[in-house]
Amino acid sequence: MSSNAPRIAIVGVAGRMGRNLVAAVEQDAQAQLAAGIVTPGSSLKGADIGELAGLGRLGIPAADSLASVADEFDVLIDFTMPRATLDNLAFCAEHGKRVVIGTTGLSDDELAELDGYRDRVPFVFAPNMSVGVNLTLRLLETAARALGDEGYDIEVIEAHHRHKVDAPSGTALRMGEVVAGVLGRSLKEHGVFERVGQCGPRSASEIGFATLRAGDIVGEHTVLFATEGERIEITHKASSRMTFAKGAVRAARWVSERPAGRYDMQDVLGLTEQGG
Ligand SMILES: NC(=O)C1=CN([C@@H]2O[C@H](COP(=O)(O)OP(=O)(O)OC[C@H]3O[C@@H](n4cnc5c(N)ncnc54)[C@H](OP(=O)(O)O)[C@@H]3O)[C@@H](O)[C@H]2O)C=CC1
Ligand SMILES: O=C(O)C1=N[C@H](C(=O)O)C[C@H](O)C1
Repeated sequence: MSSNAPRIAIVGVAGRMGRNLVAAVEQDAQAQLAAGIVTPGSSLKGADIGELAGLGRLGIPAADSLASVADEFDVLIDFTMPRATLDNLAFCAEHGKRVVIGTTGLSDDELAELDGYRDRVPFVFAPNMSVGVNLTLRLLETAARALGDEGYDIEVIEAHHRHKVDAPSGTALRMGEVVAGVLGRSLKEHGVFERVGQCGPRSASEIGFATLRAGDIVGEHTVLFATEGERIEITHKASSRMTFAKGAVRAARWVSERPAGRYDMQDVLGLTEQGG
């Protein structure tokens, strides 16, 4: 392991992403697994986080508060729930830590609260940490620029596992925002999140969202550009959560050397400098 490998703590370590994050940090020679945190009061407190992840014993017992491991880590990776994430960000701002946030489903108020930390703590916040989705966001900009004003209807379709609690997915919303941004539209005005009953024909400028929840689907997103005579579908399909986990560890290494600021996965991957 490299001597300057950041020490990483994972909150929500017993969750679907938490277990994959343990594996991803363990696989990365330039990152050091330092701590894992479960929900306060959880019966999993004290369980070995390697065993929780199915990797065998690592000798790191799960803590149930950030305060109890405050001296043990440099970067926190957080894929939990909005309120927990914001509380953890406040803790990290106070204690000079860096943070990678994958949590989705934040309300407008919660997003504003999160943004309030941009001058106080270095953090990466992205609804999807996979390289493929972040490249797809760039492809969507190109497609929207070419097609958006040419009579193509735009719809975003996403599918996830039965346990997912927020909808549409953070990735679907980001895809919609990217397309809307290129076209000078906003999701507040043009996003259509429900069609039921006599809802009338679609308007030319709306951006529709459709959500599927079923079985063990890891995460699938399609943006559809359709007009009379043809349609284009830009699709990303994740088949393993390790793609998100590896991206998050890459983001943790990257943010460990950055000044205070709110960063996106596009910054981590160097996709922002390529211009529009
Ligand atoms: N950005 C990205 O690339 C990706 C983002 N996500 C997002 O990550 C989030 C988590 O997804 P997923 O792993 O599937 O969900 P899970 O429900 O499997 O995991 C969430 C974990 O967070 C724990 N948790 C909740 N509150 C706290 C707290 N206060 N302190 C410590 N732990 C807490 C939960 O514990 P308990 O069960 O005890 O409540 C649970 O173990 C979602 O918002 C999802 O959309 C998911 C995949 C990729
Ligand atoms: O909850 C999930 O599982 C996922 N959530 C993220 C989202 O909401 O976009 C990313 C990924 O698609 C998996």
